[in-house]
Amino acid sequence: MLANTKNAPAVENSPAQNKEAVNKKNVYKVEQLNLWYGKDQALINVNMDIPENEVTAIIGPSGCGKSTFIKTLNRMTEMIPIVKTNGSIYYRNENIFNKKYQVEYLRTKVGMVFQKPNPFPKSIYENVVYGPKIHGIKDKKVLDEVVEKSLKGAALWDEVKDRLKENAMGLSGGQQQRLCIARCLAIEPDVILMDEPTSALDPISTLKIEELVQDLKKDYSIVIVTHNMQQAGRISDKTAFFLNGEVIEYDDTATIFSSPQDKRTEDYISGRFG
Ligand SMILES: Nc1ncnc2c1ncn2[C@@H]1O[C@H](COP(=O)(O)OP(=O)(O)OP(=O)(O)O)[C@@H](O)[C@H]1O
Repeated sequence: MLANTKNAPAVENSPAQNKEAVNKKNVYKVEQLNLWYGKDQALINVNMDIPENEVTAIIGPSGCGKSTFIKTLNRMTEMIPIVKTNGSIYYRNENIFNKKYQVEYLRTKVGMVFQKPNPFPKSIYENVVYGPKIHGIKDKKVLDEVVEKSLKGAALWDEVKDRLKENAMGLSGGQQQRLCIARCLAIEPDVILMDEPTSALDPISTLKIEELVQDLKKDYSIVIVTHNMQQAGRISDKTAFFLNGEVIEYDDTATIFSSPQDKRTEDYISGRFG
């Protein structure tokens, strides 16, 4: 058992502890996934079921493969020419590595939010309608509704509803990140991947995003990479600890932080390395 170490988050109120023991569906099933950048193997035999309508946190030291892993979930890694993968990733029971699988479809179902807010240098309104417009929606009334719904979903509507035509670059960093979440919600995804979404933000903006993530899991399944173990403890239901490309331990967040099975997990979460 872990003592109260300085880096181990408090998990008394972890959602996993209050959750009813129900058999949740899995949105992803990852089986024996290996990935190489050229000759260097970055993911080694990863097996993981990712539950629906929960927050799954990916933690581990720098370079252990966290970003690489979540980028495989929407096949973003294949955009890098030297990448080779084997194994399977089933999204809603279909192997996304299957030759006939439509990656465009996957990207409409799986949205992604990056570490640094990356709004387009366009108006707030145009940022949100970007995806829907690409998918052929032209009706102004429909687009207006998408904008309101998405910005409300990202807890940004009240702050920007009177300045939708203003350039998004004028928003604060935290607002820009919520705008990127709104842009992601506008395509009505099923899953949201978040790669360290708060690491560039101040504590108050971080708290807002954390609250938002908790709220969003009612409607979406969320996978979040975080360096911040307190954050993983506060907002996730499940946590996977990666080390050198391998999943060392994957369990309910409360278990990972209170009684990890593997000494390496315990050492990491108690701040002994990483
Ligand atoms: N485009 C790339 N080309 C070659 N190697 C890469 C590339 N991207 C990542 N890697 C390597 O793959 C390994 C895993 O990197 P990855 O970015 O997935 O780790 P991470 O856990 O997300 O790290 P961090 O916490 O620092 O963001 C590292 O050794 C990294 O150098």
